[in-house]
Amino acid sequence: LCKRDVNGVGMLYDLLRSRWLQALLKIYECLQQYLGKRPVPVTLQAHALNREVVELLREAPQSGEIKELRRLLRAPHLKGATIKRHEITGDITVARVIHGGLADRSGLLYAGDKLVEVNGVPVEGLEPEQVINILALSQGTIMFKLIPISVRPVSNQTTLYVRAMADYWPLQDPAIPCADAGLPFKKGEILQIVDQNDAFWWQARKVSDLSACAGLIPSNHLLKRKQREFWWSQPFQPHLCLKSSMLFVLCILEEEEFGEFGQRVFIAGFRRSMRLCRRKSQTNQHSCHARCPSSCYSALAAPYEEVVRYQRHPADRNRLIILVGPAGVGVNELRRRLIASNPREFSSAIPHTTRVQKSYEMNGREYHYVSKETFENMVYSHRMLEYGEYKGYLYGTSIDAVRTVLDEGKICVIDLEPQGIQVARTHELKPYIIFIKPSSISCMRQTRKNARIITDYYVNMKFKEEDLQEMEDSAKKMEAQFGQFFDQVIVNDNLQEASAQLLSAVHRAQDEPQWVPAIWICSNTQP
Ligand SMILES: Nc1ncnc2c1ncn2[C@@H]1O[C@H](COP(=O)(O)OP(=O)(O)OP(=O)(O)O)[C@@H](O)[C@H]1O
Repeated sequence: LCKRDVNGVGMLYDLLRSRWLQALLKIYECLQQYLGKRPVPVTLQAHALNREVVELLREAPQSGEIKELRRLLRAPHLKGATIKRHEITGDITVARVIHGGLADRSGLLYAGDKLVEVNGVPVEGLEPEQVINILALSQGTIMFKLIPISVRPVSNQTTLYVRAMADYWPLQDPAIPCADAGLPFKKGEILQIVDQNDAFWWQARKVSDLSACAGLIPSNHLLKRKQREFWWSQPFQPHLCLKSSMLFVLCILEEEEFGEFGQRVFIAGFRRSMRLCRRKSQTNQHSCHARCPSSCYSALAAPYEEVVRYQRHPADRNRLIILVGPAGVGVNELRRRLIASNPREFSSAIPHTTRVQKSYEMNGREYHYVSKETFENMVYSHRMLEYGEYKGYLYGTSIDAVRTVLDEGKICVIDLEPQGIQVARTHELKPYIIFIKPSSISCMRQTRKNARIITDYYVNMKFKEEDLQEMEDSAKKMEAQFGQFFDQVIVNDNLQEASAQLLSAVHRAQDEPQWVPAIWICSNTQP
């Protein structure tokens, strides 16, 4: 091995002699001994090992992660449990044991146990912070004298999965019992709730990291209260409905015809007036407010949404695919390409309108032409996913039109203003929502050189700098307000790549298990 001239041997020799590898092997050996032993033996050996690792990390390059690891290893606080002081008796008791944490794995500590001494120091009459200080100053082995709770609560908790409908940052929450034990999460993330014993603080893990120990999250009731307080403390905004002054119009055809293997295939649902109408509704905050009072503050209604894993049965109808994105990002371009790639598999829903049918049009091809009265009846009976007015006529996408496509065994792909998502999220349609996100402005400057906008007034207009900026701002607002509903986010940078990602996301939605609201599966009642 010592022959440095042999290729690679020198490197191997240095590697095997390195202190970090030796420490790693030592840790591995210890962990092997602990495996299967319950309670986990917290021995002097473990403390010695801890000290060695701290020493070793001192020599390592000081990255943020290393510093954090050293801080954790050096602080001998009551890991994996929180304590509280009884208001009347003044007793210091274990408030909760964190699932999967050190205290839980030791099997020695239970919620309700009374703390009498820490390292020989009586804790009677002390505040919890003072007890934590004693712990922080302790070196080596920490000895607790406890009076165990007389009746240990039998846990009959069932694990619950929820989708977070709001963001939560424990370090910014002064009310959390122990910020270090908090679990930060972002809206849309799926959480596994493992303990709901406390009315205010639940314990949860992220499904993306189930091996981690649980953290504290505010209970449903508490988070709702926090959101309400936060909302009232904000300056008035006519709700964050998205405002856009851009009017993008399809720059190619009024009716879409695509050649597939030499065939001419008509594709409905891309008409200029329909799209202008939708854009117009974006600029009109009041019409949106009137249409979606509940969805705008939906997060206030339910901070967590119970979810279950759902896999569509091949015999079931396909899930509705909804694309959302800021005006001009390429939602229609991507949708059109997807449908054109296989019109027998994918289809759009034919919109309804109150405008007069033109001589070359066919009822049920470009639009369903209906009277104003019929249209309004559809709106009142909640049969419209979204609708709006353009040049005095009503345009909209109905649930019936979507149902027709799904009944044909096809995958229905529609684009929707995000305010319409709540209406579409039903047990029947089980929509899979894909957010089309713009790439950075500098990238779009390159990729959108040949892209064209047609506004109400100008045809074939190039993207201006402010259009790109507005697209980015609008996307941020959409994510901030509706991000919790997005099943998938696709950045539309390179058109071919984004198209390929869309195709595979659409197939995943139909063929692979996904998290969906429990109410879609567990109940026969709508939604
Ligand atoms: N990744 C891309 N690279 C280059 N050009 C693109 C890309 N995506 C879309 N475009 C072009 O950008 C323009 C606007 O796209 P599109 O009409 O699909 O926008 P949209 O999001 O549907 O807007 P609206 O909802 O207002 O109709 C079109 O000319 C389209 O071909």
